[in-house]
Amino acid sequence: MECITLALAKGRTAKGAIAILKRAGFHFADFHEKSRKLVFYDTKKQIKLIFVKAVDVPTYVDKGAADIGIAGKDNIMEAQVDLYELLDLKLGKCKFAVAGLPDQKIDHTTVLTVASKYPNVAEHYFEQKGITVDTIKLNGSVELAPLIGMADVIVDIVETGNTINENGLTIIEDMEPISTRLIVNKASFATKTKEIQQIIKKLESVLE
Ligand SMILES: Nc1ncnc2c1ncn2[C@@H]1O[C@H](COP(=O)(O)OP(=O)(O)OP(=O)(O)O)[C@@H](O)[C@H]1O
Ligand SMILES: O=P(O)(O)OC[C@H]1O[C@H](OP(=O)(O)OP(=O)(O)O)[C@H](O)[C@@H]1O
Repeated sequence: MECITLALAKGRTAKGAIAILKRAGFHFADFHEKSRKLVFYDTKKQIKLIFVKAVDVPTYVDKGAADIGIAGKDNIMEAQVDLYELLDLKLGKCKFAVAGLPDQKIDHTTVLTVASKYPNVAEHYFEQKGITVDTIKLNGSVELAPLIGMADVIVDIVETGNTINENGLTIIEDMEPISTRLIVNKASFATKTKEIQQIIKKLESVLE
């Protein structure tokens, strides 16, 4: 059987994903969160795991540098790539939302300034509603933008709601639920069907 390359998102969902892989029979003995290593093999050498920045996982899979990937739906949507999304690992559960100061209105008459780590998602969302937006791409601390008058609203992830609450913002619109997904390169699925299907089957058997 051919070894399958899996791009795994670093960050808060990595530990949970490694635990699911272990339950499914893929044990990465030398993986630990503090390691600086970026390539790991499971003990049976069925999976070569490459440990990459969460936002880059869809790119590795799209380019075929990885056959499969484990990434947040947020980063998959933002990447705008043509992949198969075959499993929901139900980790990293949160949602996309539009948030702003409590008196902020969203209407069709003015151009809305939107700050986001996800400019493509934000633009697509407002375009579908027929609202013209100016998008400002930020890389973090997005909640600051409406507070200091740099943007009218933000499009960001909300989990507990603590970050928006502690900064005096409120959810204006819920957009969609986010969780960690298994994605597959289309060409890899055609050429390594058996290996990929076997991994999916084993993962499925340990997910509720
Ligand atoms: N507050 C959150 N609650 C739950 N899941 C989250 C939350 N923030 C992000 N996630 C999910 O976890 C994934 C990884 O997020 P994480 O913050 O670890 O990486 P990141 O956004 O790339 O940050 P960094 O650049 O600091 O590594 C995200 O793509 C998203 O799907
Ligand atoms: O609803 P909450 O539970 O507060 O979680 C939401 C926060 O988590 C993420 O930020 P992250 O922690 O990745 O920090 P960042 O600002 O550096 O992106 C997200 O961008 C929100 O700011």
